[in-house]
Amino acid sequence: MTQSLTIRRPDDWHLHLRDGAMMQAVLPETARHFARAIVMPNLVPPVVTAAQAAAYRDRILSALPEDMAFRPLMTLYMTEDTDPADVARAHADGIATAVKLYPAGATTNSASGVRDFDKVRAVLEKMAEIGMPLCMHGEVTTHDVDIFDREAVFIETVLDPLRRATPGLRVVMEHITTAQAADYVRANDTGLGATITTHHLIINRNHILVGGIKPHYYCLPVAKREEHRKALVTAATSGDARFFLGTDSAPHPDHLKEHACGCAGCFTATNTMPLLAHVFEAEGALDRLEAFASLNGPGFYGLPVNDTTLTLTKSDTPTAFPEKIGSEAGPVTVFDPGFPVYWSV
Ligand SMILES: NC(=O)N[C@@H](CC(=O)O)C(=O)O
Ligand SMILES: [Zn+2]
Ligand SMILES: [Zn+2]
Repeated sequence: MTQSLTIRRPDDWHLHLRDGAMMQAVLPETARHFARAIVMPNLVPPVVTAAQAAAYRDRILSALPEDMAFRPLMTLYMTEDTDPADVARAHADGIATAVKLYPAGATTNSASGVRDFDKVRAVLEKMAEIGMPLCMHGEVTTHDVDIFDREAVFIETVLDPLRRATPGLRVVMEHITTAQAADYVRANDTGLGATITTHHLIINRNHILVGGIKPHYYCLPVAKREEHRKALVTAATSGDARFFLGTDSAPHPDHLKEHACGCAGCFTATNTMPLLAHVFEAEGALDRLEAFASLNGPGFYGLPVNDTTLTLTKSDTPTAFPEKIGSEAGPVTVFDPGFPVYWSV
C-alpha cells in the first residue's frame, strides 16, 4: 500500500552550505527538495558585509545544477564592528534577508562573533527600525555554565534583556533544543519565532553518549534530555506559526567528525523531508507538516509561500538513504535516525 502527501514546496530557514568543494557537493542535496534557504554566514572568513554576501550568493548560484531552482536567502555575520548603514543597505537592496548573531566561541567558526552586546546596540536598533530579522545562536559561552544549560541561561541573561531593550526587533531563536526555549517563544507574542532542526526532533543526549560516543550525533546546541526532545516535537507538530523548520544541516567531512576534537554539526539535507514525515506521522500530525516546513517560515519572514509542491510517498519497504555523500573535501555522513523510515520524496 502506498500513501502519499503533497505539500507546498518547503524552505529551510537555517542551512550551512559552506563554500568551494563542500558547497558543490551539498548544494544539490538541499536544492532537490527545498525552494529557498536561509544561508548561514559562518565561513572562514565570515560573510560580514553586503559585498561579501552578494559575492557568496553569486558563488552559490553558479554552483547550482542547471536543472534545479533554488533561491539562497543571505545572512550577514554580526561582528562588533558591523556597520549599521551597510546592514540597512544590504536589506534595502535585497542582498541580505537577516543578520546572524553568534556569541563569540559558541559554535563552529564563531570566533569573530559578539562578546560585548553593547557594541552592537546601534545595529540592533537599525534592524528593529527597518524590520530586518536577527537570527540568534542562543547559547552563553561562559565556562562556568554547564553545556546542557547554556541555552536556558542565554534566554534569561541575554535574549530577554536584549529584546526588552530593543522594542520591535524581530528575532529568530535558531535550532532550539529545550522546553524553556519553546515556552519562551509561546509566552512572547510578536516578532519572535524559532527554528527547529530535524535531528533535535529525533535524538536526545543518550543517542550521543550511550554505548560509545557517536560523533555524528554531536551538534550545537547539543541534544538535551528526552523531555526536551518531546517538547520540541510538541512545538513543531502543533501548527503554531512561530515554529518552523531550520535543518541546521551542517556538513563536516568525516575525518573531522571522527576526531579527538570532533566538529559539531549533523548533515540532514539529504533525508530531512522523509524523516519529518515519519516524525509527524507518529504524532498523528501529518496534516501539520506543511505548516512547519512550508508555511510558517515565509509567514515569519514576510515572504510569499512557494507555488510549487513536493510529494512524499510511503511504501512498505524502508527507504534506502545514502550513508554518505562524496565531496572533494572528503565524505560526509548523512544523519542516521536509527530506525527504518518508509517515506521518500
Ligand atoms: N550546529 C552545529 O553544530 N554546527 C554549525 C554551527 C551552528 O549552527 O551552530 C556548523 O556550522 O557546523
Ligand atoms: Zn548555531
Ligand atoms: Zn547552524
